[in-house]
Amino acid sequence: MSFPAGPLWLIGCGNMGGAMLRRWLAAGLDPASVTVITRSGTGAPAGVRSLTALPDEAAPATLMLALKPQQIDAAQALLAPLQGQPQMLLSILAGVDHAALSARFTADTIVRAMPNLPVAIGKGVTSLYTYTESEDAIAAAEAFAAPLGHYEWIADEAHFDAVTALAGSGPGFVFRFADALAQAGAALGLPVDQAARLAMATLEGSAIMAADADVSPAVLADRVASPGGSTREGLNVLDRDEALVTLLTETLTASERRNAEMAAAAR
Ligand SMILES: NC(=O)C1=CN([C@@H]2O[C@H](COP(=O)(O)OP(=O)(O)OC[C@H]3O[C@@H](n4cnc5c(N)ncnc54)[C@H](O)[C@@H]3O)[C@@H](O)[C@H]2O)C=CC1
Ligand SMILES: O=C(O)[C@@H]1CCC=N1
Repeated sequence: MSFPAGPLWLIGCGNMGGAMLRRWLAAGLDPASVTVITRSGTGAPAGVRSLTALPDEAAPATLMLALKPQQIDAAQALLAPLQGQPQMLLSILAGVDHAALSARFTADTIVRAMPNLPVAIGKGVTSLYTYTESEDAIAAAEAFAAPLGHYEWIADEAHFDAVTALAGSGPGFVFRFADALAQAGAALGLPVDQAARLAMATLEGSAIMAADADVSPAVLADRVASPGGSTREGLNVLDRDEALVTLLTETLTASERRNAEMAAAAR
């Protein structure tokens, strides 16, 4: 799948926008077709035009908003003098909904995308949402999503904040789990660096195995737990009163709530 023709401008290019852009460049996107506009003028990969103000040029084919939801007013002011409108406005702003984007920006098609940080290695998850039924616009959005890893269209925008909590923020929670597993090993007396190495390698192998398995992670967990053995004793701690499920439900609920707050602030 090739990238849509025409220029791509990014407004903001920090942790997430930068990870996406670097992956696109690695997948063959022509750096000469890309312009990054940031307040600081930093963060753009080599070979990409980097500006601190809007160029005196016609609107690009694709305009991506990659700054923070709290910076949406600044983005709107920056883009006010835009000449014409982009074919696609791609927004990765957490929370900010399609209606708020349409009220502030004009484009042939607006697409919300919620990526996560592993897009940097082509193993990300990108959730997509749009009002459009144009097959060309959908194909254009998918052409940008495909090199990033797994992508899915979300049918109901009401689910987007939950999707953002699960998959957008998810790597943060998984990284925290990896750290906690290592800390727990160190608490049992293992050298700190060894515990960190073993935890990371265990997570990597388990994630790859679970992703490729034809049974659920719950079944795999039971396969690790030999009857009467030590894994079951550990799982009993995680399962008691659904402790882990309760903790993660609270975690996602807090993130989802914050996405809704950021959405409200952007309206
Ligand atoms: N970090 C992550 O894992 C994920 C982030 N997102 C979304 O990505 C967006 C960016 O987040 P991060 O990359 O983490 O933030 P960041 O702070 O790393 O990057 C923000 C970027 O916006 C630029 N910027 C700030 N004010 C500006 C202005 N007035 N005009 C132009 N550029 C400006 C900064 O220079 C920087 O390049 C957010 O909307 C967030 O919701 C979505 C999914 C995952
Ligand atoms: O923390 C945030 O607000 C963004 C949304 C998903 C991941 N990072």
